[in-house]
Amino acid sequence: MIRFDQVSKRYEGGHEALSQLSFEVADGEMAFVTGHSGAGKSTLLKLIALIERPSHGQIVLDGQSLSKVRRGGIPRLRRGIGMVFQDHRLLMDRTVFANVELPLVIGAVAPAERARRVRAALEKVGLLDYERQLPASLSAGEQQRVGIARAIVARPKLLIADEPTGNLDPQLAVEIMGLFAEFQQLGTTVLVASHDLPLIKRMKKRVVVLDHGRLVADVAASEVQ
Ligand SMILES: Nc1ncnc2c1ncn2[C@@H]1O[C@H](COP(=O)(O)OP(=O)(O)OP(=O)(O)O)[C@@H](O)[C@H]1O
Repeated sequence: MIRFDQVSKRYEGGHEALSQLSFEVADGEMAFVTGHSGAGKSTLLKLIALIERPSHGQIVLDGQSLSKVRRGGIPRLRRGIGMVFQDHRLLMDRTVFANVELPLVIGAVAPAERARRVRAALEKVGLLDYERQLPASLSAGEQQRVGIARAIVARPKLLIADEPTGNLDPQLAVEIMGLFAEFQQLGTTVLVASHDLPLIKRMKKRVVVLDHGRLVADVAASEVQ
């Protein structure tokens, strides 16, 4: 699903955020990317979503070389990727329903189908009864779950998450990571950037470790202890 081939990224005026990074994530796999602050985790995810472009190397996503995707093709590419952020980025003046519906509106899905899919997504994250509420009336964990429902509502093949549990207490963090594992079981490929090592170890999934932009370890799920 994802292949990085000797990928480097140097921000303008900055040092190298990623250096000659090569790895693959298989279809339907779930993996964590971890490492110290500034190791390059967010940069790696941004390259996948074409929020940033690599300075060198190749990224292939679901058989498509990202270097061939022009600016006009980016929205289409992003529709195939569900993205979850640390600060959920919900629209605070819209209901939970409207927030989750947004990717389907952008994707021009018919209204009746939208409603069906929004409710299915809210049900998966356990928030079916909250659809008429505004995000501000929900707890931090619930808000993050709305963000996850929004990410999966268009049934992306790939789900990427950048520190999705960064603002949550440990119990809620475990629940959120459990949700990601459930989506993997439903066939979605999942890549999560996190610096929460105890939580990562608990999940028993593959772990890719970055250090100053370099891949320094790649631990298979079966080897995580
Ligand atoms: N837009 C940018 N312009 C310049 N430098 C950047 C930019 N974004 C990130 N960097 C630098 O690239 C390096 C990698 O940053 P990145 O955000 O990918 O790391 P991270 O592992 O996600 O860190 P954190 O856990 O703190 O979010 C850092 O040195 C950072 O300062």
